[in-house]
Amino acid sequence: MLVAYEHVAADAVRFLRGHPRTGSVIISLAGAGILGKVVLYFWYRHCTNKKRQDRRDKAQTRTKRVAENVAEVTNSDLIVKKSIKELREALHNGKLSSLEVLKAFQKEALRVTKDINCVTEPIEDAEELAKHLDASKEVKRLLHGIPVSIKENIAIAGYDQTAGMAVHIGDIACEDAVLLQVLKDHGAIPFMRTNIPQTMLSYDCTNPLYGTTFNPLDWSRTPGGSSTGEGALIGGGGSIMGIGSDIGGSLRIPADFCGIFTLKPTWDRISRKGMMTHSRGNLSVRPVLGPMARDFDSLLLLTRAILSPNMYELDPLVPPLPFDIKEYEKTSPLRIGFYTYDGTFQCQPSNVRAVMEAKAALEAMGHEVVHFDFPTMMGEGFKGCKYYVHVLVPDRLAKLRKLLANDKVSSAISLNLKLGQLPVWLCKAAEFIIGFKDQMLASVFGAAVGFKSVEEYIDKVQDLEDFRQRFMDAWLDMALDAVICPVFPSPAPTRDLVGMVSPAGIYCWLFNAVNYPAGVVPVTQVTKEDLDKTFDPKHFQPRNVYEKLLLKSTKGSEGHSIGVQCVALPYKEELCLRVMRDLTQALGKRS
Ligand SMILES: CCCCCCCC/C=C\CCCCCCCC(=O)NCC(=O)O
Repeated sequence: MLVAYEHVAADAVRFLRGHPRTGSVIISLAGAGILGKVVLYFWYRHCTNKKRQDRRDKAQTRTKRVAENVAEVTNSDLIVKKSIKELREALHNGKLSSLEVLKAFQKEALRVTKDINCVTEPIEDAEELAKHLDASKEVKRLLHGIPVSIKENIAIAGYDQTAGMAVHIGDIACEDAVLLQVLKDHGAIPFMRTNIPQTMLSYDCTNPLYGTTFNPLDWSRTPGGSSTGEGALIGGGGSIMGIGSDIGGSLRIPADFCGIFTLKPTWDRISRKGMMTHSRGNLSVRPVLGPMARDFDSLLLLTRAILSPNMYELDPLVPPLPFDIKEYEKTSPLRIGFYTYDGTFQCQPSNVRAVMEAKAALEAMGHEVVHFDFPTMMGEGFKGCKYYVHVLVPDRLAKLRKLLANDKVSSAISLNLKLGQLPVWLCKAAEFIIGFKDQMLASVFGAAVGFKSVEEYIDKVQDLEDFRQRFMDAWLDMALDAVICPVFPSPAPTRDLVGMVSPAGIYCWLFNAVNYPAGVVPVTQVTKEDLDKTFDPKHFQPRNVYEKLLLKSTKGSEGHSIGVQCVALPYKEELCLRVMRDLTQALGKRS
């Protein structure tokens, strides 16, 4: 092979010597080509920077306008501190107008975002909507006059959805997402757009367009992702409720890390029309939109409004299953499974305690809570990671790399993008060799290999289908109504480490992989005793690189919020909410 190249090179040199003028033309063309590429590179960079700056300027103009408009508001803290029940009463009996409530929340949201950068921009027609509601004589609806914040990837007519990527700047939506139309039909006022990590495949939130979002409870810790701005704005008190999305924990992890409530629904229970995602063509694991809220009552109200018949009229692909209030209101005792270990990551003492406290609280409410020993997942924890991530990124993130070709790439996703560029043989070798010492890390390499044929891809999706069936069988064998379990194995990691520990999202991935509704209830806070145990090798010993990194980042997490997941069978969102209601009530956390 090398000999052949040597011949070609020698022939080329001989040719150039014999034809000096042709030679100089070829060399000039090659030089011009290289120069052209360099010029183009800098030109693209300049254009992309300008595009970003123009977009930021537009967002700032919108923010400035609203800030000026609410500068005179003086009673905002009185309004934003009202419970959802009090707020609705005041709006219904006319003690507060929709415009007053909107202005109070605009002011509060702008105050919160000044510190933690969770809002990308205000939504301009919010005031018009509020004035229209105040002037109308119509019967007050479920969300009459309630401001709702919206994740940046959800279509709003006249706005672009970028996921922090320059390539999408200026892709203006012509109409609102169906979910937004449903909320507006209920009298809600979408008022702020919230920040997301670049590409949305990350549990930290930073992008070159709108910058970094911080956790309102502790600025050094990640607020979670990818519905980061929602979690941070609601957790920081700047919004009562909002809409996010989830394909691998993006509703649940920010809810857990910011101390709020959420419900990830079954795939098609809520319309996805108008949701921007790079996983749209992937039918094996699908993203969903879902509600997030500062307390249980607000979450319930928002979910009831979403699951209403006008959603099926606007999007007939959604099965016509309106909110079943009778199912939700039932009080009969349930049989609930629990676990604190899924065979992959060990949970730290604070996260184990959260589940055990939730168990005790549910038992106090009369439910039977039994250990859910799901042999399929226990034996297959690491494969579970492969099933999920492997089919989530069948193209080894090639599409995203293309879309980011002329963009600045945020640190939180660059590691995964690079992983997808390693030669397949190297990933397979790494999986094999590292597997002797650290199965979790090995499984990440195993999931990053893509597929060499369509048959292989179909086989993997089939494996996932089989896994779903085994999981369902284990659940049904134990005659469970619901399950409670950890959201994450540790408190929110610090921002410097979160990009390296994304496989710890596996406690959430499971319910994307099997497609069960899963909610989050904040249960407790990290105590000094938890930390003493966590750093005492007699109680807790990290077993792999991820557990070591998580342990490192747990230092100083005292007081941080820890939630649990409440899970029900597919399409049983009402039952899931019932468990969340009883848990919240038992913990005394109802608004
Ligand atoms: C090609 C190589 C990639 C392999 C990377 C394997 C290890 C990294 C682990 C996890 C990556 C997946 C994280 C999933 C984040 C999902 C966040 C989410 O739910 N987003 C919502 C949305 O997209 O709407």
